Amino acid sequence: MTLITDVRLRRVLDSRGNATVEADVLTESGGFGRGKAPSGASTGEYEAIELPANEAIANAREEALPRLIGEVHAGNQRDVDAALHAADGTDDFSGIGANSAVAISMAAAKAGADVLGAPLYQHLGGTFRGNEYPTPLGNIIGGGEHAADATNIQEFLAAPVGAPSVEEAVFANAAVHQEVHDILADRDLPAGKGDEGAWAPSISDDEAFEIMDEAVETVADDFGFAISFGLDVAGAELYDAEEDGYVYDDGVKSTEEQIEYIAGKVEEYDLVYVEDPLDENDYEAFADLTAQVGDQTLVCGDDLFVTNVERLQAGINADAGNSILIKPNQIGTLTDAVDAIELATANGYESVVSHRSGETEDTTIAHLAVATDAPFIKTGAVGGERTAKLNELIRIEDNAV
Ligand SMILES: C=C(OP(=O)(O)O)C(=O)O
Ligand SMILES: [Mg+2]
Repeated sequence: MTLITDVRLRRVLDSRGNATVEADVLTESGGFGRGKAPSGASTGEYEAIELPANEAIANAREEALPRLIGEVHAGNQRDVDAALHAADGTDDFSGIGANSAVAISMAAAKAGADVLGAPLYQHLGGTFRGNEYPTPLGNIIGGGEHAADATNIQEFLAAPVGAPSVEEAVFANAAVHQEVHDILADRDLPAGKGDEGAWAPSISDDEAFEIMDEAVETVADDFGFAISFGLDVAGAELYDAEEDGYVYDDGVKSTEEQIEYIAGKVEEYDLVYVEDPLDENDYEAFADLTAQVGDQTLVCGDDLFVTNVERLQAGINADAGNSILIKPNQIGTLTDAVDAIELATANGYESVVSHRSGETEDTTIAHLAVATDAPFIKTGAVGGERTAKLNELIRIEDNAV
């Protein structure tokens, strides 16, 4: 019934106005699924390769479609993703493009769910998946590679850890976003938005810490539950090998100083989450920071692990971090992403399923987070391509998908 009978690929727009890959998968019994690839700006050195959309589409049509159509069942996700790897023939998806691969992988999963008449999260996670929902991390203030002339730290993220429901958590993050707008206005600080909808004022990182602290406290009082905050430092973007340090507007920090700086901020602001505090090649520094603050906060590897089981295993062996960011397009297929989550869970690492800075209205990551019982999902706070996922989470919680 789920035998794939057609795969159609096309170029569509992403949230930055760039071309991305959309895939439709059709099955023998009329099942249909559609997936769209997101795209990063602060990409990790070890990510799977995104090709220009036209090239990715042409290569996938030539190499992947003959291995899928009439050959593979959309309901067997591991078979779909193995066919994509075989069609690609490289270890980084540079043959057909990770963008074609992930779009097809997600479209096939949705086609499989469609045939079953089940929501995607249930197809991926099974009926015994548990009853937990992820806490959304909402990007509120940001800079780095996502906005010019703003903070050095890429993302200041609201974390409504005390929210009684996904719905309350989503609205709390939106309220923090609004509160920060009001604080910026009071301080006469004009601010546009960065790629993910976070405010991108021209302020120092220290001022952003203060504003976040004030905003989450105000909204926590209004909503009546705890709201903390966290960071995506995107350390690999700050690290300069020639300087042998982390380059901030107010000077360069050595690796030791960077560890001390982040550990100090974890203490000062009770940060619950710190992503990529250090360079993507520095397992040792990650391990040092984790030894210092890993019992009080999540130290998460994004560019460090790139959703890759080999890099995660190296991190586990080195005690580097205690959490992994999961971005399906960083590795190319849902199977690879789920393998990374399973390895993480088996070793006590928390998984944080994540969007990219360039996004679409695709909602697969909301279903993936619920299917795998991920404790957190990072998918912005406002903006159509972000609210697509947040609103889908609300619907999932409400049994309305
Ligand atoms: C979402 C992120 O940004 P990008 O998609 O640009 O890598 C991130 O770094 O976590
Ligand atoms: Mg990151």
